[in-house]
Amino acid sequence: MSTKTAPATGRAAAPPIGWDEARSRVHAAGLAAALPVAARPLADTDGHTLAAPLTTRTDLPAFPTSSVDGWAVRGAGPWRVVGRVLAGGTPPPLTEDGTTVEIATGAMVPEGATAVLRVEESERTTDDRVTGTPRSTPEWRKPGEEAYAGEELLPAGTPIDPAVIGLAASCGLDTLPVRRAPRAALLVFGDELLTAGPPGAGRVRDALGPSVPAWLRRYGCAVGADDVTGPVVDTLPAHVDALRAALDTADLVCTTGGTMHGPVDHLHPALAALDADYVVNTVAVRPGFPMLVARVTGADGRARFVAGLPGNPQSAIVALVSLVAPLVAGLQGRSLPALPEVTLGEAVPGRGDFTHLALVRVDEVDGTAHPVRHVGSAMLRGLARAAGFAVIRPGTTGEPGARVPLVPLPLLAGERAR
Ligand SMILES: Nc1nc2c(c(=O)[nH]1)N[C@H]1C(S)=C(S)[C@@H](COP(=O)(O)OP(=O)(O)OC[C@H]3O[C@@H](n4cnc5c(N)ncnc54)[C@H](O)[C@@H]3O)O[C@H]1N2
Ligand code: MOO
Repeated sequence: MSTKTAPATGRAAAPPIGWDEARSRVHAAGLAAALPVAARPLADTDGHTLAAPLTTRTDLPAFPTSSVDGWAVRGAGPWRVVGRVLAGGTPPPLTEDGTTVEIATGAMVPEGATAVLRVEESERTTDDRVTGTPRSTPEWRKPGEEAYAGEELLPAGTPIDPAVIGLAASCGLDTLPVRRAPRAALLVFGDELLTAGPPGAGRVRDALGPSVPAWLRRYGCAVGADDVTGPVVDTLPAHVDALRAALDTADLVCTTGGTMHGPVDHLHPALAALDADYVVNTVAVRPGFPMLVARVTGADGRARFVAGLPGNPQSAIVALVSLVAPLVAGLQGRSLPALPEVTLGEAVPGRGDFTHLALVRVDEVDGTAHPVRHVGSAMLRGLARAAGFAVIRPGTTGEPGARVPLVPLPLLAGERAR
């Protein structure tokens, strides 16, 4: 896979590259600059990424464990009661046929036991013996039934979620080696932008300053209120200064606007001033084609990235899902996000030689994807109803019934339920 880059010259863009190649290229660049690994306490690992395989320290379960409350018996009954074992205890062996110990759920089954009899299926005789018929299926879990000591349960690169944390704890681990969340910053370009109040008279509200950080967090980035700057004054020195300052602390700086070559579009010249290399510079995708990712090498030799999101708000989100998501996955040591397939429930037009990323909602009942309305690149109304973007390949149109990839928005459960 190519990780070839080109120096930023500040001049007009090179021909766009294909959308799939762009995803692969930024992912490879991210992986090549994957963030350092550190051990973290389990409770502090949600959202990070396993930097080594998850292996269990012991067999699971680690000892023969009763799954019911009852009697651990040896041989045939009736059984004489010789003791009791609760969860947490280590019982002595049952050495004689016809003996039993009372046992609690989760307690270690004594060596020598031949069966566990459920308490509700047992009786006490007048001479204080226990009778009953143990079920034919075992009532305890054998060591190693779930996993054997040293077994690899999850590979490096696995995103850590609450289920992974619980599994790690049950394996006897106290910390996990993780790649930390990438630190992100956002620079908003555009003198025409208002940060409060209604738009009008040539001014529009900055729709990206408040929303892009929230999307970045859903991709696993750490980004706080202080990491958002803008609108940055529309001059080249102001752009260079703002980028330099943000690159001081961030692994990834996203910018919005100024990706074209208009009179006040300073992103390309600013990247040239910072000696950046393009990983991707314009992509054959609609909307959003002027998107870019550039790499800047810090004084410490470590790569930092600038993701240039086009100013049109929907195009900025197309750039996030197309380039930022794979780049962030690479930085975390994760694989390139796989794209699920959906069946188109309606026709979706193609965009000639370009890939078309078409906003769709997904029907909750039959799972089919349907285009939403209000999807101009300057609009966000369609995005707020959509589950993601259907991918219509270059030179094709999306026919009803066709299976196509879906680039999902990083939504949480229930966010598009009605
Ligand atoms: N001569 C050409 N002009 C344009 C072309 C082209 O091919 N030739 N492509 C258009 C396309 S497509 C896009 S996308 C935009 C990309 O432009 P920039 O990234 O340079 O963005 P701006 O010019 O700064 O802004 C474009 C548009 O978006 C509005 N905007 C910007 N930031 C925000 C924000 N944070 N919140 C809300 N709206 C924002 C801005 O006011 C403009 O209306 O270039 C086209 N031009
Ligand atoms: O392609 Mo631009 O990115 O539509 O608005």
